[in-house]
Amino acid sequence: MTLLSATDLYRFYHVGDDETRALRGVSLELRPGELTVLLGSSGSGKSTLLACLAGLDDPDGGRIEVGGERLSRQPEAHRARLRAAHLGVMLQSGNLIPHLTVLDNALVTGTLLGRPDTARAHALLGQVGLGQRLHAYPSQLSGGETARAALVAALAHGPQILLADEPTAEVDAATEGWMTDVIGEFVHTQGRAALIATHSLRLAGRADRVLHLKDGRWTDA
Ligand SMILES: Nc1ncnc2c1ncn2[C@@H]1O[C@H](COP(=O)(O)OP(=O)(O)OP(=O)(O)O)[C@@H](O)[C@H]1O
Repeated sequence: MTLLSATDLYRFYHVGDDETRALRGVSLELRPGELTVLLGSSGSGKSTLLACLAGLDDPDGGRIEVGGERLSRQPEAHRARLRAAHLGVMLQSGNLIPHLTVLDNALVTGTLLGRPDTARAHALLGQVGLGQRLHAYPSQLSGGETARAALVAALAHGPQILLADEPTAEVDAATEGWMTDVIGEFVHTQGRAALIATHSLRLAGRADRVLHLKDGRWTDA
């Protein structure tokens, strides 16, 4: 069973006369119960790939399907609907809405879907050590707390797939441990899928598969 498939993705950026080929024919499938770690040096295309798979960017070529429906080459509203229904997304920044509390951020996507799961949000926030910070605003959080709140906001509506870009960058070992446990449980206990760009050895230690990007293409290592 495939939860997400990407076939032959291309993404080019143009700045003046310069063209950057950020993705050059990338294909991949994400399956239940599989934690996939995405590695690649700076500029190899990891963030571009994750943004395309999340429907936040649109590839110039290729096709993406999520939950059996085409995500690529769709109007933004359609992509947003598919994203809310199937995906949890954690980018390098901008994951939390500043004027909402930690708890309300965790309830945003569920509310949009018409099924906010307060019990699940509370449980996840407790699991990452934010049980006492439910009513704090993002500006009042430390970097590690922000990362944990963003992970919960990505997962609280119960998506099938987590897409995360360096979720544990710049967090301490305790936070890395909490986040790794939540992600591991999401994938391996609940049978969901995750694609995570990370340099964390702890997270990589839980990976079922490691994929390497180089200059916008898969490479062996
Ligand atoms: N909006 C943009 N406009 C022009 N070029 C871009 C844009 N976004 C990314 N690029 C270029 O596309 C290539 C891939 O960038 P991307 O951010 O996907 O890499 P990355 O592997 O995520 O890097 P990092 O690990 O540093 O975050 C790089 O050469 C980058 O400079």
